[in-house]
Amino acid sequence: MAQTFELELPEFEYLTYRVEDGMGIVTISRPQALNALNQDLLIELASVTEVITQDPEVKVAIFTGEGKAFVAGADIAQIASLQDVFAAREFAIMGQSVFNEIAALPVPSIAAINGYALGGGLELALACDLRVASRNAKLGLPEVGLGIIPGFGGTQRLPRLVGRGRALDLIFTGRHVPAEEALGLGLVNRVGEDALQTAKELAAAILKNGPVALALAKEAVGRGENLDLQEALEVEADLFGLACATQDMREGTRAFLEKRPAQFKGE
Ligand SMILES: C/C=C/C(=O)SCCNC(=O)CCNC(=O)[C@H](O)C(C)(C)COP(=O)(O)OP(=O)(O)OC[C@H]1O[C@@H](n2cnc3c(N)ncnc32)[C@H](O)[C@@H]1OP(=O)(O)O
Repeated sequence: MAQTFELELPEFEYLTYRVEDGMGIVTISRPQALNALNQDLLIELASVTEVITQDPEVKVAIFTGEGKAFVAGADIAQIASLQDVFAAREFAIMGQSVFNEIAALPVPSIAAINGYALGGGLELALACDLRVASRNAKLGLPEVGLGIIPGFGGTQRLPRLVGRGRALDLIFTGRHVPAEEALGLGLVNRVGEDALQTAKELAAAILKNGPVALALAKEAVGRGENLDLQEALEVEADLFGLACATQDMREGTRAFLEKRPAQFKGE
C-alpha cells in the first residue's frame, strides 16, 4: 500500500505554497516591494525548499512571484542598513546558501519569471534548473548602479549559463534585458504569454519521464560541471549504471518495446 506523508507546513508571511499535479508551486508574495528579498523572506525560501525536498508528491518545483515582479532584487533598504563589511559578507553568504539549497533540490526546478527578475531575483532564477519568462519580463543584474556587485551567485552562475562576455555585458551595464532577448542569450528557456502557465506546460512535459532518471540526470550535470571531462564521464557512467538498476528502467524499456506509454513509479 502506498505510504502517505503528512508534512507540517510552516507559516509563511511572504510566500504561498501549493502542490498541484506533482508540481510544488512557490509564489513569492511581497508585492508592495516588488517581492524584494529581505532576510525573513530568504529564511522562508529556505524553509519551503526543505518542505519540497521532503514531499514525495512533488516531482517538479516552480518558483514565481505575485504581481508585476518575479523578484526585484534583494531588499535595498536592508542592504543600505548593513553596518560593516562582515555584516554585508554574511548577508551575501546567507543568500548564497539559500540559493544553493534551491539549486540542490532533488527534483527539476523552474523559475516562472512573471515580470522583473533583477539582482537577487535573477540570481534566484539562475539557481533554478530552467527559466521561463512572460513576454513583458525584464531580467538583469543592476547592482553596479547601486555601487555593489551581485552577491547571491550572479557573478558565478550567469557566466556559467551564458558565457563570460555576455554575463559581463549584463553585469557592467546593469541593463534590463527583455524576455525575447533573454531567450536569444540562453538566459531563459522559453517565453510565453503567461509565465506560470508556460512553466506548468514545461513541468507537464518533464513529468512524463521517470522521476529517478530525472534526479540522476540532474545529479550528473551538476557534478560534472566542476570536473574535467574524463572524471565527469566516469560520474555519468556510474549514474547510468544506477539508472539501469531501477524499476523505472524496466518499465520504460518494456513500455517502448510493447509500444505503450510507460507508467513510472519512481523506484
Ligand atoms: C545581493 C543582491 C543584491 C541586489 O539584489 S540589489 C537590488 C537589485 N535590484 C534593483 O536594483 C531593482 C530596484 N527596483 C527598481 O529599479 C524598480 O523598482 C523597478 C524598475 C523594478 C520597478 O520600477 P517601478 O515600476 O517604478 O516601481 P517602484 O515604484 O520603483 O517600486 C515599487 C515599490 O517597490 C519598492 N522596491 C522595488 N525594488 C525594491 C528592492 N529591490 N528593494 C526594496 N524595495 C524595492 C520600491 O521602493 C517601491 O516602494 P514604495 O512604493 O514604498 O516607494
